[in-house]
Amino acid sequence: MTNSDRALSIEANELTKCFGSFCAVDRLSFGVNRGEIFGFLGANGAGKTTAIRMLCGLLEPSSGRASVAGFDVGSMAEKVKQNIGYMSQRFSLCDDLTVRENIRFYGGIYGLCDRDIKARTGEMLQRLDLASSADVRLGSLPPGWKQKLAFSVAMVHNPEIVFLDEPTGGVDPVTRRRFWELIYEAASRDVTIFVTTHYMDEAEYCDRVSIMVDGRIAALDSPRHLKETFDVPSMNEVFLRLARSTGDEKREERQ
Ligand SMILES: Nc1ncnc2c1ncn2[C@@H]1O[C@H](COP(=O)(O)OP(=O)(O)OP(=O)(O)O)[C@@H](O)[C@H]1O
Repeated sequence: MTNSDRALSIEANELTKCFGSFCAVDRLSFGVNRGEIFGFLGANGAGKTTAIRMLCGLLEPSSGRASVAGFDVGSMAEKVKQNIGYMSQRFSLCDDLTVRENIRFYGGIYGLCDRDIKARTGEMLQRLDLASSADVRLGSLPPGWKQKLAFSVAMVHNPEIVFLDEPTGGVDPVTRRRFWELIYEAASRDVTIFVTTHYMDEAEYCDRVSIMVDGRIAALDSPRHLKETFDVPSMNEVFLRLARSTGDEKREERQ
């Protein structure tokens, strides 16, 4: 089997990160299929960022292992970084550069040669309908356009998988819905999408969703099955059930 024939983009096996005696991520085991839209949810402090940092090759696991795009995150972290895209609300594009300059800049960071950058720039401007704004300073464009571009730039090097860390924070629902059309379009080209969000309507759009509670995966399934299992009408209620049950357990432990 060649690397490109793999069915799974992410395989985590007992992946763990402890800071001193505190385990922020506690033996995570799960797989993400090629071309799947996988939602990674959890309350603040549940351990999502720590897990993502390990999966992106930025933080060494304390124990366990994970492979991303076919590369081990512990021993082949550089290969992992070359084969993933990453977009977050915090780490975004440069407002002072034009649209074209942003694509060129990030193409360079992702290691593309000039010829590939030029080809990808043309494709991207056309696909995003941004050709007439190519030489406009990014700062003067509406937030929805910037977000579209940030997502495409995260995939400028054609990665197998893209990590989206709360990509739609601070934008209105219509813009968010449009952004999800881009996500579906990328997934239809077999790009794997790993997305964290605090918006429960977005959790409904994912193929499968995992919910982290206190460093562990408390539930993982399609939104439909999760709602059936918990016998509730929305992902918001699934989320509240899990968060509430651990809160209750903690209160019982303290008593
Ligand atoms: N470098 C560190 N040293 C010690 N504790 C840490 C470190 N990084 C994270 N933690 C702790 O690990 C836990 C999980 O943090 P993490 O940032 O992964 O959560 P999160 O689910 O991403 O939360 P948020 O949604 O708020 O970003 C938290 O209790 C946090 O304080």
